[in-house]
Amino acid sequence: MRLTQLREEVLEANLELVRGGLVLYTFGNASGVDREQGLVVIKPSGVDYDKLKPEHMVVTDLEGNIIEGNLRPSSDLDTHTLLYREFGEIGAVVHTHSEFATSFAQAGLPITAFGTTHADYFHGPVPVTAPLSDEAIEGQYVRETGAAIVARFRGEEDRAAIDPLAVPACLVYGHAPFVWGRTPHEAAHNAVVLETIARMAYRTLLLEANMQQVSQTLLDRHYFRKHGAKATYGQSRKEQDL
Ligand SMILES: O=C(CO)[C@@H](O)[C@H](O)COP(=O)(O)O
Repeated sequence: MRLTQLREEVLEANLELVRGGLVLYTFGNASGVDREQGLVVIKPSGVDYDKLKPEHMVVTDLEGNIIEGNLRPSSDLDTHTLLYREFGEIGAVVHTHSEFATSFAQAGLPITAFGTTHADYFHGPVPVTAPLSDEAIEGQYVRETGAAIVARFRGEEDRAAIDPLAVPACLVYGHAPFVWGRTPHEAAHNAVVLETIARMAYRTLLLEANMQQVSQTLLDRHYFRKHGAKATYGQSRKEQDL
């Protein structure tokens, strides 16, 4: 696939997340991969969606080395590239903090297939990863997030393996969903559907909420990576000028 087309498709998938009401401000990101060239196209980090253009997309190799682009790639790049390396048949990855899917991720609950809307898209429950260890959070956190997803699908820790093509989504414990597809359009579409089936599942269940705050380590890791250790309240170091 030509890179120009992939840039446009990735931009369009990011905008679909906005249209679907899945992202707030600059939360979330979408990427696509050109398997022939071994190149990933991903949204830049912290840029308002209404300013995004195809030329703003960042191109990296499958290890996350920047090949083209002047802006920083999404802070979730290493999760995307790990999923491309490990799940050889997927063509696009989407990450959102959509409210209902994220509520399940925060509660540490998989989304049970309660009905046919779910079954139309996901051949079984949408799984949730194991919590990341403090060591993983303090280390290569973004890559470890991808590793936790892969471990869940490989059936490690005595859990059944899952085919990533049959269930194209995973909830990352205490964080949010990652969703994939063959194309950027399909991945964004799956993310919109995931949020719909999460909302339906929430309403089907009397959800037992996990009332505990995320670990201090995880709280710190997220807050400080966005704001910097000495940032003033309300200032984000992630905003980028175009
Ligand atoms: O997971 C998170 C934040 O917790 C991310 O979704 C970011 O909010 C998106 O960042 P960029 O893609 O703009 O770097």
